[in-house]
Amino acid sequence: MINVGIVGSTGRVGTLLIDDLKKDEEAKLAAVHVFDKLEKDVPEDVVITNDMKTLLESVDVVIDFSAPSATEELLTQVIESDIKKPLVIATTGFSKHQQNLLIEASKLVPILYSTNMSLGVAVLNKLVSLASKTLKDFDIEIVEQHHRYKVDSPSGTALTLAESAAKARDLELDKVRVSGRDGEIGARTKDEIGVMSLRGGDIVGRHTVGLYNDGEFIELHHTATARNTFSKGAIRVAKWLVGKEPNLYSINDALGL
Ligand SMILES: NC(=O)C1=CN([C@@H]2O[C@H](COP(=O)(O)OP(=O)(O)OC[C@H]3O[C@@H](n4cnc5c(N)ncnc54)[C@H](OP(=O)(O)O)[C@@H]3O)[C@@H](O)[C@H]2O)C=CC1
Ligand SMILES: O=C(O)C1=N[C@H](C(=O)O)C[C@H](O)C1
Repeated sequence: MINVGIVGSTGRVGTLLIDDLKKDEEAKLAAVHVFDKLEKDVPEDVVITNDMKTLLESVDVVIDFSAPSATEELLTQVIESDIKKPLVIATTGFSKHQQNLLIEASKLVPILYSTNMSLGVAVLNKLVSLASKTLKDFDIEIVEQHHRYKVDSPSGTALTLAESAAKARDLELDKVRVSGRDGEIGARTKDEIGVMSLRGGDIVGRHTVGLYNDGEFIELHHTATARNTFSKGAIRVAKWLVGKEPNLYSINDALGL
């Protein structure tokens, strides 16, 4: 049995992770990090703590769906203490500093970082690379739609998809990304990659990558219809990660894509 710890255990995905782990035959909930208070029932032997070090000590692997500041605390603990455990990081919206911490920590422990834990988006990323490379004259525009409570924009997934598109065309995303258009901004430039966000209602997550040319266009859509797609995906990759060497792994590594 793999003992799993959760960071973000009171959140929308964290609570689903608790439910999914109750039913899993190979992994079980061993510890939860709580920022404030855990309302949900967990088995009696589960460690409930607000201390990242205690969390790490109690588990074989940590799954993190929280907030950038919480992930930063987790990564700092891994870097500074002698407790080295594998981490599955799913939180989005990191600063450059937080991205660097992730890289530093992955030299010490195995880390799988993915902005989207669904199999469908992993395949979508592959399709986007292929289409961006092959259809080199097509304009690329990405639209992401999420529920009204999402705090970061654009979504981590949209940024990952945009990275795949930019990389396939040997472009630097930071130089070509446009995430808003308003007023007399002039005609679209050839290389720009639009990444736009819509927020509303209870949309779990929808990403559309469009490639547009004169006379034809392609739109690739992925829609997550249930949030436990992400919690189940994270448990699947956590099982894969245990026992791996320190490195920064992608979801493609775990899924063999
Ligand atoms: N990679 C993927 O597949 C997916 C990634 N995500 C990402 O996961 C993250 C969480 O999403 P979601 O569950 O919807 O968000 P929620 O806002 O519902 O949950 C956030 C969780 O993080 C906790 N938290 C916030 N700040 C801190 C802190 N400083 N220290 C400790 N804990 C903290 C919250 O605790 P409290 O309740 O006490 O505030 C809560 O448990 C987001 O970044 C989201 O983009 C989401 C879905 C899929
Ligand atoms: O906050 C969410 O809900 C989601 N966040 C992730 C992201 O930012 O890409 C993944 C998913 O789309 C849901």
